Parts: sequence; structure tokens; C-alpha cells
Amino acid sequence: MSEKDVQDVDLLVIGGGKAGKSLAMDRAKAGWKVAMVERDKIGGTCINVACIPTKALVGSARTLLTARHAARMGIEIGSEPAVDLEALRAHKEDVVGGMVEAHKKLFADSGMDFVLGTARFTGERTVEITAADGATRAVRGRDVVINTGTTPALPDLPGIADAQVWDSETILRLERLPETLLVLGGGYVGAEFASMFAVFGTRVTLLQGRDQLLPREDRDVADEVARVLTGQGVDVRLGARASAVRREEGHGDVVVTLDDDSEVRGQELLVATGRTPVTAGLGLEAAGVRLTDRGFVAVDGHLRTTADHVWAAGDVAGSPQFTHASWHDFRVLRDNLTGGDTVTSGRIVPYTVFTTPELARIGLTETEARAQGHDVKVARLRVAAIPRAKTLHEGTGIWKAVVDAGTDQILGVALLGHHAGEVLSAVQMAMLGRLPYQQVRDAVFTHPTMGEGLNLLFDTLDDDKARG
Ligand SMILES: Cc1cc2nc3c(=O)[nH]c(=O)nc-3n(C[C@H](O)[C@H](O)[C@H](O)COP(=O)(O)OP(=O)(O)OC[C@H]3O[C@@H](n4cnc5c(N)ncnc54)[C@H](O)[C@@H]3O)c2cc1C
Ligand SMILES: NC(=O)c1ccc[n+]([C@@H]2O[C@H](COP(=O)([O-])OP(=O)(O)OC[C@H]3O[C@@H](n4cnc5c(N)ncnc54)[C@H](O)[C@@H]3O)[C@@H](O)[C@H]2O)c1
Repeated sequence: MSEKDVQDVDLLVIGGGKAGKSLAMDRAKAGWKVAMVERDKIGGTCINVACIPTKALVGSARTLLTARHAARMGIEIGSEPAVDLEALRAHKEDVVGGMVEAHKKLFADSGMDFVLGTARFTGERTVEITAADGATRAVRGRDVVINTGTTPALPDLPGIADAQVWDSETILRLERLPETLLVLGGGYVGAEFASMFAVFGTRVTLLQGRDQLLPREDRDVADEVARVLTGQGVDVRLGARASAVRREEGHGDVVVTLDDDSEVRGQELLVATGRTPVTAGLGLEAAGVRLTDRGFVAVDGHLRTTADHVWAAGDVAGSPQFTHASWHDFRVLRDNLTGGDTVTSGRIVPYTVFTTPELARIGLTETEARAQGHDVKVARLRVAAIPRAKTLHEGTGIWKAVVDAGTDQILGVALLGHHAGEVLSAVQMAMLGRLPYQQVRDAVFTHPTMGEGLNLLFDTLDDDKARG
């Protein structure tokens, strides 16, 4: 392609994830000439194959639980509630489809040039885009943003490539509800799918290589999540490291061999052992963009890559792998592209693991706080003590808060229980405002709400008992 065929734009976005699409729309509305290239998922990973479909299905699992437990609330439902697989799939596709359609309209209304195709760098700030029909075009950005995300990792285990295993995308096709399901990996994906499928009636065995579920959490919190899963019927096996996988003939069982040579079998296997950055085939060398040792695009605090006027955001840039982190990357980029000077360091990124009930987390764990030299006080509360939880028969879970004993600042919180993700935002506001915990302890919350439990949680910070 000759130089005169290269189209120049103010902003070129490669990959329409949360950061990229938000920035593309924002800058197009501001009058910039913007092109955004997306390979196949209109709206990005979260909407098509991650957060949104999984949370639609978690919603179904919770509806099933509510129906199952209706009698204890004095409601007679009649026959045993059950999953209708076709309707379940339709529900999920309806939610996803609606959001994809909404994005098409938002993209068009913003005035950006939305290009469905695969981008590959051919030189500095310049890409060749190949559309599904093979047509190509070249675009050069004054500034370029790489937002190509991550994809499920397939661990290097003998036999796994031929065992027709599921990953977090293929399982969402909901081709069947297996009677038995093996889940390899006890991180976020493993915990959420294990909880969901167990509620749907599948006998789930979760194989976690480490000796703790959700290894980033404090052990007491992770153990409590494991108890929740066990209570739902999940066989949680810790320290169960897979060494090989095979599928028996005629699409028979999947068999996982563990490090101790024992075998575990199930009708299907979900591999949930992490995600790999999408950089292959991007031609990053041609653009002067370097990777970190772990294969992510190397960026500084401003999200600048090693190439001038080339930026990266979201999962591929090594940001915490959450949609809201990518969304914040958008704000950082917007500032930096319009004369600002904003960095990603120091931001607090909370998250919620959508088991049922869910685990909501922010800030430091107790382990991290102690390792950083804080003298800590730890507050603990059983969710069953919260009046709202009693009215709902939703007493499962524990809440935990870690406070600096010297400054009374809240360092971190883990809330496992009903609507924990919603309650977490109140704690987050207190942390952002640097309020001492006493202000949360003594705030007047509405009765009876789950949020009111924060009074009770911080009330337990009686100095003698809480000092660890
Ligand atoms: C099962 C699951 C559940 C999750 N649930 C949650 C949740 O509840 N909450 C939460 O906050 N996070 C959740 N996450 C994480 C979240 O999905 C990711 O952190 C988020 O989607 C990352 O967004 P991103 O902006 O990095 O890019 P992505 O949304 O990954 O978008 C990248 C886009 O780039 C495109 N692309 C790649 N290469 C090219 C190319 N060469 N040319 C053109 N386009 C390209 C891809 O098609 C893709 O659409 C979940 C993840 C999984 C796997
Ligand atoms: N609710 C949410 O916000 C949400 C939900 C799902 C995913 N996500 C994001 O997606 C990312 C990926 O999630 P994930 O669960 O795939 O990865 P992860 O890194 O959280 O967990 C993978 C787990 O697999 C285990 N493992 C690895 N190899 C193994 C082996 N051979 N045998 C047994 N166990 C093995 C590891 O010990 C680890 O605990 C997360 O980091 C998270 O940020 C977020």
C-alpha cells in the first residue's frame, strides 16, 4: 500500500475494550477524527463473553435459589424449580444482544469511524486493517491506543489440546448442563462458574493447584468462600495440581491426572487458570512497542508505551483485570491526551467475585497490611448478625475490615455475603475521603439495610479484642 493510501486520523484505537471504546466515543464527540478497529466483539470482551453473560447467569442461579427457598419465606411455589437450558441461553443472549445493539448505536452516534477488522502494525503509529471479507486498508493515528485485552490461557499440560475442554468463553455457549463438571483453577473464573453450575444442579469438582482458593485473599476469607462453595455441593480440592488431561474415547469423560498420580473424572472440564495478553500478530515490533517479561504491553504510569504517541490500556497493558480498571484507564488517557498529567499509581481498584453470596474486596488484606508494616486492628462480623440478613434468611458469610491502629484509617475490607458488592461502595467512599473508621461506625444508616451492618462491623473494633 502506498503512502497516499494511508488514512490519517487524530486517534486510532486498536481493540474496542472498555478503555478503547470509551476514549474513541469521547474524543469523536469532542470533534476529533477517530477510527476504532475491533476484530469481532462489538463492545469488547466484558459484554460479549465475560462479565455481562456470566452475571446474567449468576442472576439465574440466584433466582433458582430464591425459588428453592421460597417456602422458608412463607411462599408456596409448587413444583420443584428447575433450569430450562434453552430459556437460560435465551436470557443470556438477550442481555448480551441488547448491549451489543446499544453499542452499535452509541458508536455510530459518537461520529467515530468504527471498523470491524483485525489490525496489525506495519510501521510507526500505522496499522493495516483486514476486514472479514479480506479487504484491507491502512490507517495512521496522531495518537494510537492499544486495547486488545486478554484471552483464556490454556496451560501447557500433556493431552489438554485434544481433550475438547471448555474455557470461560466456550462454556457460555451452554450446549449442555453436564451432570458432572471439573473446574481447573480456583481463581475468580473457577469460583464463579463452580458456584453457578452447582446451583444449576451439576456436581462440580474444583481442582485448585495452590493450597488456598482465591490465593490473593486472606486465608480466613478464602476458607469461608470455600465453605460457601462446599455448602452448595462443590467438591473443593485444594493443592490439587493437574499434570495431564485426557478425554476418553467417543466423547467419554475427561480425566485429569493430578501431581500425586491420582485421577479425577467428569463429563466436561472448564479450564480457568488465568488469561493471556492478546499481542500475537499485532506487529508490535514494527511499531516500536515492547512487552514486559510476562508478555503484557510495557507502559509507564501515564499508560505510554515505549513508542512515541502510542499508548496502551486495560488487561493488555497489565492493568488489574477488571472492566472498571480499564474504564479508569480511559480517564487517565483522556487526561493525558488533552494536556493533563495523570497516572495510574495509587488508585484503589475494588472488585467483587460473583459467587453466591458474593465476595467484595477493596484495599489491603490483613496479610498485606502486616507485611507493609502496619500495626493493624481487625474487625469481624458474621453476616447472620445483620438485621436485614435475618429478614431475608441471607445469613451466609463474614465481613472483615483491616484498620491502621495508629491512624484509624480503613486499609481494606472483605465482605462475603448478600449484596456485598453494593455495600462495598460505601466503604470505598470512606476510604477515598480518608475517614477514620469511627465515622463509619457511628454514621446513621437506614434500618434495616445490609449497609447498616457497617455500624456493627466497626463496632467490634474494641481495642483489646481487635488487636491481632
Ligand atoms: C468469565 C469472566 C468474567 C469476568 N467478570 C468480570 C466482572 O464481573 N467484573 C469485572 O470488572 N471484570 C470481569 N472480568 C474481567 C473483564 O472481562 C476484563 O478485565 C475486561 O473485559 C478487560 O477489558 P479491556 O478493556 O482490557 O479489553 P477487552 O474488553 O478484552 O477488549 C479487547 C478487544 O480487542 C479486540 N482485539 C484484539 N486484538 C485485536 C486486533 N488485532 N484488532 C482489532 N481488535 C482486536 C478483541 O476482539 C476485544 O474485543 C471477567 C473476565 C472473565 C474471563
Ligand atoms: N468478578 C470479576 O471481577 C472477575 C470474574 C472473572 C474473572 N475476572 C478476571 O479474570 C482474570 C482471570 O481469572 P482466572 O480465574 O482465570 O485466573 P486467576 O489467576 O484468578 O486464577 C487461576 C487459578 O488457577 C490455578 N491454577 C493454575 N494452574 C493450575 C493447574 N495446573 N492445576 C490446578 N490449578 C491451577 C492458580 O493457582 C490460580 O489460583 C482474573 O485475574 C480477574 O481479574 C474477574
